[in-house]
Amino acid sequence: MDVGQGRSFFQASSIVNQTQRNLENWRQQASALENALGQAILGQAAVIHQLTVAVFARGHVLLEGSVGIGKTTTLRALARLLGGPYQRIEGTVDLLPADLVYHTYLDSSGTPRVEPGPLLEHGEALSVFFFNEINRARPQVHALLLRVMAERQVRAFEREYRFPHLLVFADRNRVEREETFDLPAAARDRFFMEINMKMPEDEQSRDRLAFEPRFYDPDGLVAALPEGVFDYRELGRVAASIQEQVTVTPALRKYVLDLWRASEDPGRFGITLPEVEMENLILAGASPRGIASLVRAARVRAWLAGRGAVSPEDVRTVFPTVMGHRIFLQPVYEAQRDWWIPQLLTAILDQVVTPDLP
Ligand SMILES: Nc1ncnc2c1ncn2[C@@H]1O[C@H](COP(=O)(O)OP(=O)(O)OP(=O)(O)O)[C@@H](O)[C@H]1O
Repeated sequence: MDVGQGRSFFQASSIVNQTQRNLENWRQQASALENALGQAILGQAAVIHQLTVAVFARGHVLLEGSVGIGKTTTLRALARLLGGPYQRIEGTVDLLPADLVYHTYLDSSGTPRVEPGPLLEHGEALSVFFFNEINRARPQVHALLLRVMAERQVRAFEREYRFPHLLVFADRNRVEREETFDLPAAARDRFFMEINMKMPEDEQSRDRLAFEPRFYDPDGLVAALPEGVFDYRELGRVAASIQEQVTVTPALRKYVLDLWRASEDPGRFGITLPEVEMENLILAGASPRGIASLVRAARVRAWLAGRGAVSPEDVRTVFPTVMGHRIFLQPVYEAQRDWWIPQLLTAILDQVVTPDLP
């Protein structure tokens, strides 16, 4: 036996073991983060789980929900649990791209001053950036945000600023339509997930939200959470490890590829919707980025559950939040996408044959 080769084998396998130990330690910290978030934000277990998946896939999120439902508090709590800086900006019709980067003012002696804006204020440490009511801002502002999301950097003051830990969350106001600029399809595809925050349903959460003073004071609620339960500076490393280590069986690969085809041509899988000519429904199915996001999310979900391989349930659970904003309908249907898309997603999951667990 070649002794040199034997040594390198043992070295390689000890590296694998170390990676797996790291992944298990990280998983325990991720569970602690998810649990702590659930203690502060009531009645939103499914939303919190999806958010946790997005965080550990390092995906940016479109967060939808009506006013006062706890979006800001959830994101501030998340930033605290990650131990990184948080910033929020409001979308308005007169917001300019430069407003994200710097602001100018006259100081007490009347001298003009330039200060870093919300994107730059915390430098490279920026961790959670919440863009509230993104569809109130103009397309030029969307364009800057999308570039920052994709490249995690911005050029300002004649140098590049990098944001290696950045997670962007954007809220779309769906209630008011006046003076809004809808995100174009290409922009929506840049978001890893679209998560819809609904009213808490269970009576106990509603009772606590109405009567417990702790929930009237978001500052106190967030400050009471432990800081840095999961170190935000580790997210890049853990996200890459999860994608490398969590496996996908051949049957599951075929399932994902079938789901992809079904998003483009549902009729091929015998999918029908009442009173819809299926061949005239879809304008564009999932993109390669979309389907890769589905697999990334499914791997993270498997990891969070302590499994080394993706199950069909992982894929099915993340399918609506990863795919819902990425399938584009013909104009006649697109106007009512909130009605058609959930039905289409359910029909795809019902009709495409799900593989058995190995
Ligand atoms: N599910 C929840 N769990 C805990 N607190 C909640 C929840 N929903 C709302 N709250 C409380 O309601 C208040 C408003 O929440 P928050 O400001 O986060 O809402 P929002 O969705 O960001 O509102 P807006 O869209 O108007 O900015 C806070 O005091 C927050 O603690």
